[in-house]
Amino acid sequence: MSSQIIPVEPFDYVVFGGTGDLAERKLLPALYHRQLDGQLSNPTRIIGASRSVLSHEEYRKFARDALKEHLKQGEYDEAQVKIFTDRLFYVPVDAKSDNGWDQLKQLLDEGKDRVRAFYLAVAPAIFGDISEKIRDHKLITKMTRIVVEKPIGRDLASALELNDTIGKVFKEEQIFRIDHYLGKETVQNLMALRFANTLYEPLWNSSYIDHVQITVAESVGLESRAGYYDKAGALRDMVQNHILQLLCLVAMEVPPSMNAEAVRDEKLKVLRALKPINPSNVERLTVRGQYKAGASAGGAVKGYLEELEGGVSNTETFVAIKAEISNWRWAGVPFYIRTGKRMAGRMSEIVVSFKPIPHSIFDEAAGRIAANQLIIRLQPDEGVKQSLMIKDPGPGGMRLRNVSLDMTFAEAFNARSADAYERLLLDVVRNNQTLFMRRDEVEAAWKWVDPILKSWEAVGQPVQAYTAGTWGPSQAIALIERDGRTWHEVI
Ligand SMILES: NC(=O)C1=CN([C@@H]2O[C@H](COP(=O)(O)OP(=O)(O)OC[C@H]3O[C@@H](n4cnc5c(N)ncnc54)[C@H](OP(=O)(O)O)[C@@H]3O)[C@@H](O)[C@H]2O)C=CC1
Ligand SMILES: O=C1O[C@H](COP(=O)(O)O)[C@@H](O)[C@H](O)[C@H]1O
Repeated sequence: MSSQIIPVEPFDYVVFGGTGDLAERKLLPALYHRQLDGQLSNPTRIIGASRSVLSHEEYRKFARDALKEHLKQGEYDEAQVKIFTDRLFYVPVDAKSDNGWDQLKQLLDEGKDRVRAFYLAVAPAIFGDISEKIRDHKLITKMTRIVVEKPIGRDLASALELNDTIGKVFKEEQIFRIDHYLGKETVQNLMALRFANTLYEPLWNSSYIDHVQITVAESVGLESRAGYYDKAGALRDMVQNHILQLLCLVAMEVPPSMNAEAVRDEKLKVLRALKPINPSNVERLTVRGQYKAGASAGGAVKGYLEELEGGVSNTETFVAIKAEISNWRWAGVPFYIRTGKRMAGRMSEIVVSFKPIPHSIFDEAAGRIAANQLIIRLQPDEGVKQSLMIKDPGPGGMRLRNVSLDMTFAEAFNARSADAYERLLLDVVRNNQTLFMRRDEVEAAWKWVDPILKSWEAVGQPVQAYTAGTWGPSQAIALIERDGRTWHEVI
């Protein structure tokens, strides 16, 4: 066990939707990893809960299969898996009826003094039903928390309604709205870079920064989520939450501390300062795209409409936006954001491009002086790169070269990078809300996104076709090139 890994106090995690895809692929493997690192103390329990009728033993088998399938080679250890599955229990419950709730209460009553977390890994349509059942069956103790998955609404009105529904049962300090991007190692590192170094903060403003790019490119297509995705689209699925959270961490003022309220207050100010996009500027500031058949690393891939099996759809699988923040620090600094499915590769990064030097003392033979860039790579190969101009070594005179100070975490620390859920699941137990979204943040994000959706409708903005396996439609390239800049595109 590494010296920084401190065990958390014993807890009971009830995973509603314990048999679902999220539990299988993410939550169970994440909790297993926390056990491997020695962070789970006895008598911690994980309780799966959903309608399927399973015994504890059958659920343990479900978990073993999930771990076999989703852990990386060498991570599945029979002895550890046995300890882990001994912590697992299962209760069949139905959010829509009283079936199973008394049994759940009986089981939970064995651990009345432990931290109790309810994870809603179910469709948002039943968040309200489950919250009410939890209250009506008296499952709330002093140490109870609830974890809510995205999507939190599909527009401002539905987000307000959902927040009200959960808020009728739980206090804001008990509600953990998860955005798994905030649990990613490099995202947290962004705060370390900005606030634990003297170097960047004095330059972190419109006097020295030319523009910022945020790219979250995925190589996957719809997978098995057509029903959800076709109603959502890239703006709701990725921008309203993950990308705006990244933008907030880049743009926020220095909070007085890492305290959850202090950090979230600063993020909220950024969201409120985003310049509105409306029908008069939406076509200039945004691009919608939809992939057509093309190729990926694995070979030929279908287009979006073919994946929908012949459906007709105007849903965007790609979006690019030129966003601006109306405050002193960022006036005139564009934040170019883009995200899409079936792009040229899986690559997420934030590029902070500094302004060029104001005057060069070197003659033409020295070559072009590139502006400095700070590249924060979220995935794959998490790390940070700072580009700098140096002199080309050797006696050939003053020739300049653009090089990178490159810190790839896997190489620098020789350590496995923890999945975002590992950190966030235990932050709930530790009662630390810093990396979770507060109600007003979610609503402020919708207040900016909603008018974009409405403007698209008002002007009838079409989706531009792009070939699967590329960087998106040509209009997205034009969006940034019109301003004399280019997307950073290194995989
Ligand atoms: N999968 C992912 O990667 C991600 C998912 N999410 C969000 O997480 C949530 C769950 O997603 P996902 O796991 O993919 O969904 P799945 O459809 O795979 O799982 C849904 C789960 O809910 C249970 N369930 C459905 N109806 C009821 C009910 N009436 N009472 C009790 N349990 C019920 C199902 O079990 P049963 O049928 O046995 O009742 C199942 O365990 C969604 O809100 C999704 O948007 C967010 C980010 C990523
Ligand atoms: O929330 C979501 O995120 C995933 C991308 O997450 P990552 O950690 O793999 O980058 C995305 O595929 C999905 O559509 C979206 O709902």
